[in-house]
Amino acid sequence: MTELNNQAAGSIKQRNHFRIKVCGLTNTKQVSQLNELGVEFAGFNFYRPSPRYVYKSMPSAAIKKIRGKINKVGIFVDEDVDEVLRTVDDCGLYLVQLHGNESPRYCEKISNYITVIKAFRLSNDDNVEWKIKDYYEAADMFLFDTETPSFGGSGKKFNWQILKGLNIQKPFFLAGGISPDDADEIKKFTAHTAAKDLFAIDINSKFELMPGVKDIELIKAFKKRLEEPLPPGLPEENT
Ligand SMILES: O=C(O)c1ccccc1NCC(=O)[C@H](O)[C@H](O)COP(=O)(O)O
Repeated sequence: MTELNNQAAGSIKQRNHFRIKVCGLTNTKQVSQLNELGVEFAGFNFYRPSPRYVYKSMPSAAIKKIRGKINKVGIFVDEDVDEVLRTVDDCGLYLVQLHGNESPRYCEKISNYITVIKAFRLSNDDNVEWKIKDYYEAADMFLFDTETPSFGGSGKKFNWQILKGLNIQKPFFLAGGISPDDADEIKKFTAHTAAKDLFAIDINSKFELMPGVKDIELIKAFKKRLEEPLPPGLPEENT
């Protein structure tokens, strides 16, 4: 795995800090605002049908020029391998997130060059262990999102219950319809077995003014809320 900016070792639970990935950015100013806020990951979407398709408003040179501690993640859906690697070079990406139905072999090809986050889109009755079992060698990190026809960015949650008791043994991003109101649920999630591998929280459409345009103040407030202890009366959960 390539070296990431700003990443101390350890799970969220050990460090009592929630890394955040903001996905679907489409302008430079917002990326630098998030960098200033201490957000660790900026997601750029290279899937043409997405309403957050980054090349509509930012050319590769603008993405490449972005500086700061924020890690640039490219989101791809069943894209040609050479095209992914060309985009990585053109835009100076640090990680790629494979959000389609990419095979382990496909992920391996990309992970020879760059850190790979393999996204799994989950339905409420999915057997997660079965879905991920062939990807341990092929991907550096996992991301758990909600199954929808649009592949991602749906604003829909999956049932976190299917994850809570699992020993994932791979750093993962938690995604899918996470909203400003979810801060306490996320903190409660950290009491469960799976949380030892929870690496970062992925936020997107629930923090938007319109597709691709984020509400920075809302993100700021959410980040602050995540750092605060659970209010009294909200029991810590356990698996
Ligand atoms: O955001 C999109 O438009 C998108 C489209 C196709 C594939 C992936 C996409 N986004 C990937 C992400 O990492 C999103 O943050 C994730 O799907 C969660 O989005 P949301 O449910 O809106 O919080």
